[in-house]
Formats: sequence, C-alpha cells, structure tokens
Amino acid sequence: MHLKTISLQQQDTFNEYPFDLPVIKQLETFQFQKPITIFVGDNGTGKSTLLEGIAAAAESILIGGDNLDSDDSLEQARVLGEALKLSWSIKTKKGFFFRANEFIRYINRLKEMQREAKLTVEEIKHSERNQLEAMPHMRTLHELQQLYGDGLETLSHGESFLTLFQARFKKDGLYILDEPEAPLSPLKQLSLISLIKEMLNENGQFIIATHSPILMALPDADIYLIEDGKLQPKAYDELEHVQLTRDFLNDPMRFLRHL
Ligand SMILES: Nc1ncnc2c1ncn2[C@@H]1O[C@H](COP(=O)(O)OP(=O)(O)OP(=O)(O)O)[C@@H](O)[C@H]1O
Repeated sequence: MHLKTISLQQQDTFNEYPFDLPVIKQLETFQFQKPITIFVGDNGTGKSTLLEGIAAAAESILIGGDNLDSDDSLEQARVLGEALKLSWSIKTKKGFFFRANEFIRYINRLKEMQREAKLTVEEIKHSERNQLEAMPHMRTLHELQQLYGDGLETLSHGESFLTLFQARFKKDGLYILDEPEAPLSPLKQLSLISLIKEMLNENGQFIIATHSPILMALPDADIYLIEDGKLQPKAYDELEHVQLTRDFLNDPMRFLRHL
C-alpha cells in the first residue's frame, strides 16, 4: 500500500464543478484500507471525477507517459487535485492513470509511430542516403518490439490493452484505472484480474472505477458504492450491478418483456 488517505481541504465555494458534485462535497477524509479499492456507482455519480482528482494530486502519469498537465480535458481534475491532500505510507512515482479513451488514442499513436518508423527505414534503405540515418528509426522499432512484442500493428484494442498493461506494470506502482473493462471481453477481463493479482505480489496498489461485475469480484478488494454523495462500503453480493446482472442472466426475458 502506498496511498493511505485523501482529504478534501476547505473550499470557498461548492457551487462549481467539480466541487458541486455531492461525492466531492461530502468527501472529507477517505481512507484506503486494502491494496485494491473499487468505486462503484451509477452514471454521473462522480467516479471519474474522483479518480481524476486523485491522479492529479498523486502526480500520476498518463498511460502514454505524459503528465496530467499535458491534457486539457483534465484541467478541472488539476483544480480538484490541488484541493486534495494525500497521505502516503511510502510515496511512489511508479504506476499510471488509465482512461479508456485516452488509451485508444495512445495505442493508435504507437501504431502510427511504428508504421512511420518502418516506412522511413525502408525509404532510407532504397535511397542513396547515408544508411546510418536509419538508426534512430530502427531503435524506435526495436524499443516498440521489446515492449509490446511483434503484434502491435495487428492487435485489436482489447488485445493491445492487455499487452500494454503487462508491459507497463512495474513493482511498487500506484495504478488508477477508470473503467478498464471498456475494451475487454469477459475472458480478457479475467486475464486483467490475473495480471492485477500478480501485481499485488509486487506491492502494487489499485484504485479502480468500474461498472463490470467481473472486475468487482477482484479477490480481497474493498468496494465502495457512491450513493447520495456518500462512499458506502459494500459487499460484492449487495451491489445492484451484481444482483441485476445475475438476475438478468438467469432469465433475460423476465426483464425484456417489460421494456
Ligand atoms: N468538465 C466538466 N464540467 C462540468 N461538469 C462535468 C464535467 N465532467 C463531468 N461533469 C459532470 O459531473 C458528473 C459526474 O461525472 P463523472 O464522469 O465523474 O461520473 P461517473 O460516475 O464517472 O460517470 P460514468 O459512470 O457515466 O462514467 C456528471 O453529471 C457530469 O456531467
């Protein structure tokens, strides 16, 4: 465990986003008790906002390796981050903040980088230019290959996501994951659970917002439901996400005939 508590410092005004959100207004101090903390809640309850604020305050890097300052869409997150006070057992700089949309942009950027490097190497090979000019591009290709294997170009978003996670997980990291299930099939969500379990043995800490009943079942996680602006500890079986999914799968028609 790295991050122990987050506290919201006194604000002058609570009538503007993000401070107007009930979950932020009522935050006071929240204590992380276990290496995996899962935030659950209906759409719009503020899970992403909360995670973004924590990521900003923790100075997390984005999955692409940039810091949060480089992303305009995270401006309010930075404001919230400044209002949050964090306490650590040992502060870590390792880990990352993951958001599905940003990840897809990042994967596309990597693929583009690889494509361009390949093209440039080919061009130089078949030209009169000094062949040493190809070196930096070959280095890029080599580095991408080392990190992500041979398949980066052809992997789907879901496949590259897991490859990338595997490549990026480092010992002692703090991982803040906002709906990591987004590109993943149920089977791949199980692979993600297995990866997360491995990282727990490497002293990883995970803070996850999810709608996935599969990820909510991560063993030994603390689950908090955001409801009426409060963060309420819940057992897996008490969660509406789980109950509703279970009931639906048991008898889809029971639900569908009423829609
Ligand atoms: N930049 C913004 N400016 C103003 N309001 C915002 C901004 N970003 C989010 N909100 C509002 O804050 C509320 C909480 O949004 P947030 O994305 O944190 O919820 P969420 O629980 O993650 O939702 P979901 O499960 O749908 O992803 C929503 O009502 C949203 O419209």
